[in-house]
Amino acid sequence: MNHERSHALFSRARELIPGGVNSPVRAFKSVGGEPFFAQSAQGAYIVDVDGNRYVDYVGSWGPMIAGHAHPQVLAAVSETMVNGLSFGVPNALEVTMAERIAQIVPSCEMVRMVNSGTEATLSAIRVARGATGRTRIVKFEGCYHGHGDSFLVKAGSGVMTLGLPNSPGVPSALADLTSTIPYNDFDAATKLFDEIGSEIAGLIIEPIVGNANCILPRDGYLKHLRELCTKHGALLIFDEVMTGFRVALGGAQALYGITPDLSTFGKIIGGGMPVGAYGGRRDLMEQIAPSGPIYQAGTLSGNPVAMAAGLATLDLIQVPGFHTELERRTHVLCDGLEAAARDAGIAFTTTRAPGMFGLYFREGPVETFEDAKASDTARFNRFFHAMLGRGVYLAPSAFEAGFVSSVHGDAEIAHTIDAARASFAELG
Ligand SMILES: Cc1ncc(COP(=O)(O)O)c(C=O)c1O
Ligand SMILES: N[C@H](C=O)CCC(=O)O
Repeated sequence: MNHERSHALFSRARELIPGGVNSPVRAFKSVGGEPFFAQSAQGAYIVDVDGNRYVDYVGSWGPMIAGHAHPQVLAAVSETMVNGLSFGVPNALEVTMAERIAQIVPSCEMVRMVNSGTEATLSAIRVARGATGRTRIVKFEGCYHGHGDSFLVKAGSGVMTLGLPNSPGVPSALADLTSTIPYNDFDAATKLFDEIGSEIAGLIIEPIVGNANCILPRDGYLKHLRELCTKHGALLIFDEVMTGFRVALGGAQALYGITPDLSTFGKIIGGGMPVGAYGGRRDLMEQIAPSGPIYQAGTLSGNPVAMAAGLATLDLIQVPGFHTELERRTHVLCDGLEAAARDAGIAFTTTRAPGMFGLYFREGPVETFEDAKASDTARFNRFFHAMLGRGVYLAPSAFEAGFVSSVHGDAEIAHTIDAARASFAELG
């Protein structure tokens, strides 16, 4: 494959943009080599500036659940943008969005729109602290909640990929207020709450971890956390920026039947436009300014074009059977990859939730962050490039989940499995 134009752009980018990218995981640092620069994307495919076409399992890191450049989403954006790009006063679409989120996710009795997942999680823990009068936050090793100071403690995603689990620039006085425990460890959670439960404002979790590859909760684990939070008066915050509207229409909380106090969203509800949201119990959300004293604001929040793209995407995924079909496709893909690896004698396993998956170069099961870290990442990196060379774009890190969309059809999945068969054979 020729990557001349991407290479030239990357050289220019590195002169002025740190690392040549505007978000670290895009830099291909852990897999090696250089990123390709996008020219366009349509359906399940992304095309680079050199004309190479890839089946895309990154999907802009989650928003493109109905495929790239879906005509209905583009039409909604076009119709909306001609009326103006931003108003700085309320608009009807943000009300419709709040109504839609509240209808789909019943735990969200009220909703506030923001501009990114990071803003949503930052705001949610501010509410947790403000409402409880407590300062401590609990998070899980390998979970990523955006780049807010309180979250860059033993975090996943690019932080983990680049080996920077605790970022310089985060004051220790603040980082010390974040306690981390291992995901899926019942006893560690109980012990921590027994020790400092009365100081904990909120526990934030990716209910399915998508930023340490893809790790599913053990039976009863989320219920256990719900009970601990209730017992100790701490708020349970589900970070559904990735899982929301994906693993089920109502997100992981619907899939597992757990009611969090607060939830955070992003990605899908912007349909590819910058967006975030947080919502939850009315008595908590009423404490946000101007209803209450907890301050949070945003010049572009509730942006009409982003709302239009998000609502059009929600229209597409609210079709009955959408998530069942997404789940079926995810299984076909993962079963096919596992079979190809088995035939090649490669130690390999997958984890899956509807519309998302993890790939591991090790035997299963994978249930903890330690299990995920035990994957042979050097092998993953070689596999990544072998697949890219065959026109399949996987997440450029062994610690990121992959995403399946509704337009990853039989042809794309068959091509991916064929590519994997050839790539596994090359790994030896
Ligand atoms: C679970 C989760 N929370 C929060 C974030 C932060 O979202 P954003 O990148 O939009 O700030 C992300 C992704 O980056 C995420 O996957
Ligand atoms: N894992 C991150 C979000 O889900 C990847 C997006 C980014 O940080 O650029």
